[in-house]
Amino acid sequence: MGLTRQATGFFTLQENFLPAGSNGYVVALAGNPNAGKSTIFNALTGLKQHTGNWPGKTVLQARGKFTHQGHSFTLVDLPGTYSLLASSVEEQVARDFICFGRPDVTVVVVDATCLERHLNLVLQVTEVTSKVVVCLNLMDEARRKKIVIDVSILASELGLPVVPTAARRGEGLTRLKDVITAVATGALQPTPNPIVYDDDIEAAVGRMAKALEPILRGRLNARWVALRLLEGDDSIIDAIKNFLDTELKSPGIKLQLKEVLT
Ligand SMILES: Nc1nc2c(ncn2[C@@H]2O[C@H](COP(=O)(O)OP(=O)(O)OP(=O)(O)O)[C@@H](O)[C@H]2O)c(=O)[nH]1
Ligand SMILES: [Mg+2]
Repeated sequence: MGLTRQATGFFTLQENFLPAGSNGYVVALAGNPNAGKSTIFNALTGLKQHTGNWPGKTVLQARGKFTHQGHSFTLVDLPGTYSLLASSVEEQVARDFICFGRPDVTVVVVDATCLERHLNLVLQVTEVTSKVVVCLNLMDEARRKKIVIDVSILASELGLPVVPTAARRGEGLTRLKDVITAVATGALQPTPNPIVYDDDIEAAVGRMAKALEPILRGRLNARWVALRLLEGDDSIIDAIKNFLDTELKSPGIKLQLKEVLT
C-alpha cells in the first residue's frame, strides 16, 4: 500500500512549513506573546505579518524567506507561547514545530524589559535543542526604562549566543542574521548550560531517557521526552505518534514508566 498519510506524519508537518522546492536552512522564531517575533519576521523577510499590541494574534505559523552571506533561510514565525507544555493551541503549534519540524536554528525572542519571565521559555527550548539563539529585543524600551543588561554575562550564564535588538527600529538585525547563519552552518555551536533537577528526578529521568533512546532514535531529545512523561504530559505521547509514527504506549514503555515512578 506504500506510505500512508499517517505514516508520513512527520513529512506532512515539514510540508506544511516547507513547500516543494524549498531549500536552505529552517529558522523558527519562538517567544512569549508580544516579544516582537512578527516585527523581526517582517524586517527579515520583507513580508507583512500582522503585528499589534495584543497577545496571541499570531495563531498559525507564517513562513518567509531571506538570504544572508550566500545562504538561504526559511523563517517560521510561531505563535506566542509562555511554555512548551502545550496547554493551548498556540503552545501546541509552537511546541510541535520546535520539536518535530526540526528547525536548524530556533531563535527565542525575549523582552529585555521583563527578562526574567521570558527566560523560562529559553530554558525550556534548550531542553529540546541546543541550536538556540536568544534575541534580546525591545532594547530601546529597556534603555528608556534605564534597565541595564550585561549581555556577555547573560550569554555565558545561558551558554547561548545573545543578540540585543530593537526590531521596530531595525537595530541589531544584521548581527542577528550573522549569528543565525553561524549556528545554522555549525560555525558556532551553542552549549547551553543544562538544567539540573533534584537527585531523585535526575535518576528517574536518566533511566527513562535510556529506555526511550532506542525508540526515538535521535529524532527527538530523549531526556526532554522523559521529563514530559514524568510530569504527566500525555500530549507528547500523541504528538510522537502523529509526527514520528512511533508508539510510546507500548507495554514496555508503560512498564518502564511505572518502574521509574515507584
Ligand atoms: N519599542 C519597541 N517596540 C517593539 C519592538 N519590537 C516589537 N515592538 C512592538 O511590540 C508590539 C508586539 O510586536 P509583535 O511583533 O506583534 O509581537 P509578537 O511576538 O509577534 O506577538 P504574538 O504574535 O502575540 O506572539 C508591536 O506593537 C511592535 O511594534 C522593539 O524592539 N521596540
Ligand atoms: Mg506575532
